Amino acid sequence: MLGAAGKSPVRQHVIPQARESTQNQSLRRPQLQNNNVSVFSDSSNQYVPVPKRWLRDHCQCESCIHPVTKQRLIETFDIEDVDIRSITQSNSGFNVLWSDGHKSYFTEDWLTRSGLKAQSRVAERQGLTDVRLWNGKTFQADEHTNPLPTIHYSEVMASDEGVGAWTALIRKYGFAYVDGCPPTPEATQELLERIAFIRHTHYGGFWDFTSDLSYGDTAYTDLAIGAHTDTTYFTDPGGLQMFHMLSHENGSGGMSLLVDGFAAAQELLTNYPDDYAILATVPVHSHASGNEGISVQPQCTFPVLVHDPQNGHLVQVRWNTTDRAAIDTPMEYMQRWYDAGEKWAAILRKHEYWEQLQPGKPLIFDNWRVLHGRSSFTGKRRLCGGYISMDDFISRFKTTNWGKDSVLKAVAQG
Ligand SMILES: C[N+](C)(C)CCCC[C@H](N)C(=O)O
Ligand SMILES: O=C(O)CCC(=O)C(=O)O
Ligand SMILES: [Fe+2]
Repeated sequence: MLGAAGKSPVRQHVIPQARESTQNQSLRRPQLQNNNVSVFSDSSNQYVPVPKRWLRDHCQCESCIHPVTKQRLIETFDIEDVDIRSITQSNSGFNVLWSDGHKSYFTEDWLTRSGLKAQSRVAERQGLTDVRLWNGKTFQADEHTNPLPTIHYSEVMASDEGVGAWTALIRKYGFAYVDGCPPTPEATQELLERIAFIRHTHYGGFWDFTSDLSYGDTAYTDLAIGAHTDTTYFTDPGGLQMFHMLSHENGSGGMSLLVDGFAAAQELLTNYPDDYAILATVPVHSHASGNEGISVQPQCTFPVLVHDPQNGHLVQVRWNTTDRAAIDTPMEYMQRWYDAGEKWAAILRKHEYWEQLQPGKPLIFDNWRVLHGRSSFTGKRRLCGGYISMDDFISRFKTTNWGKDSVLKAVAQG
């Protein structure tokens, strides 16, 4: 039950790591050849002519792309005859006069990027250029060389640069603490909404919760919860998750654990590639059924380790023992999934980083990468927080970090 062809697909699996920017490929400038533009294609490593219809489809002028909405306005396939009357090259681009009289201008930079392989473009756009993996000891061994990713509340509230620094920390480490937040739900919600609007679920929008079983889920008890990701039962699991512990009275326990799922996956891939392949391919069902009138399950099945089908990058960890349903593999292969799960669980345990949440210091983490959990507790413990969808987080991360190495200003039409 591995790949479709029965072969292990493990070789194409890549853990997001610091990548070299593709910008240095701009040395290979586009060229004018036979009354057409050629770009250097890094997939075939040679100059290739661009299809004329593609060029017309990508006209950047204001009547073809709306200057405000950035949406394409032309009906490309309604243009019957696409031919070039003339092209002239200027210092930094190409002027094209089309046979129907339309004029286009393409900069060299823009054309150069269009020759990049889809996979490098996707990786650049996802901002995968600066990912730092960590383990349970990273932040304990040397607090000076590896300080906990932390930013001050006032910096985030003051400006979009502050939000840029915050979202870049979350992107790099998978989590960050905010220091100096007033220990109230109102201030916490305002802080979270600096990134984006909150993702509502059957647990509400912004949560303020304690161990009272107000919802049918272990989160609303005082039980220990092992390392897991949330909302594995959604087709699109929550992207960011914030926890702010507002108070803990008359009791103890309730320590929080975090695990870098990408680092754990890296270790699994290195030491047990066959087990990695199983967790990367066998579909695992999941569900949320503990609440009256709610029966959620994803609209297609996913494995534990989800990869970008284009570039093989690991993009998402889905691991929640409490919410797991059927493992979709024939019974004769079932033992193999459990063997792989056992190795994965042991690596997760080894990577655990423990810390007690503090009032005034909200924690936010990437729920597609970092697993979380808590020890059991006694007394009255009050947490607040919320989810933000991954796409909304990445949008904010990119727009507050334009110009930084990790973020290329490339839009979908580029
Ligand atoms: C809403 N709040 C975070 C308090 C609880 C979420 C419920 C956790 C659930 N078992 C899951 O893993 O998705
Ligand atoms: O109580 C905690 O620290 C976290 C519980 C949990 O996993 C959740 O609410 O998603
Ligand atoms: Fe959780």
